[in-house]
Amino acid sequence: MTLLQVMPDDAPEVVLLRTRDRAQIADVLLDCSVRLRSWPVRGAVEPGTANDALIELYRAEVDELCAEEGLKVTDTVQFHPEDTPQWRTRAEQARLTFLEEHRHGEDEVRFFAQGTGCFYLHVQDRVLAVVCEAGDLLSVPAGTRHWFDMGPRPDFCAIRFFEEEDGWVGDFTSDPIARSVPRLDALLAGDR
Ligand SMILES: CSCCC(=O)/C(O)=C/O
Ligand SMILES: [Fe+2]
Ligand code: NI
Repeated sequence: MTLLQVMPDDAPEVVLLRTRDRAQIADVLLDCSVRLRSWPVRGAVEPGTANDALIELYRAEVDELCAEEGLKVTDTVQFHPEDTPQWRTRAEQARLTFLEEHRHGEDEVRFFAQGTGCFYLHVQDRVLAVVCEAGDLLSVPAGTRHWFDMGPRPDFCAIRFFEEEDGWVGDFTSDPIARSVPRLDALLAGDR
């Protein structure tokens, strides 16, 4: 289930809010101009599924969203865990790519078709950690400071939407904040 945990940016060990109530999560995010919507999930994405085939599964929703919001480019990010050293190295490198605070010149729009990943949104003096699950469509406004953790064993398939070919390029803030905020595995361990 989707999870939201809110922390002060200067004391991330303090939990201001932790909820799995979807309506509450959507409301809190909307106060920050972040939209959380749901799409129906169209079954398991098997390892080896081509990127085009994944997008095709959600063709109706993808086309509608692109037409409504002026999004022109789509791609996918897929991680299906494997127990090989090569896979673990690739996963570690991919995880590091998104683990530093950055912002984009356009909205960050991501749909989770499968698995789990956490977006950390740094809005004013708080960090909102949004653990996304299959069916979640998250839209983060351009300019929002954020980072993403796919966890130590990445297992997710996401569709990404862009206005421009280079919409994914990040402007890194060089704020080390991401290093002091609980990562995805620690956030989920809070359930135990
Ligand atoms: C969930 S897709 C991978 C993360 C990503 O695309 C991004 O831009 C993180 O900031
Ligand atoms: Fe991003
Ligand atoms: Ni980003």
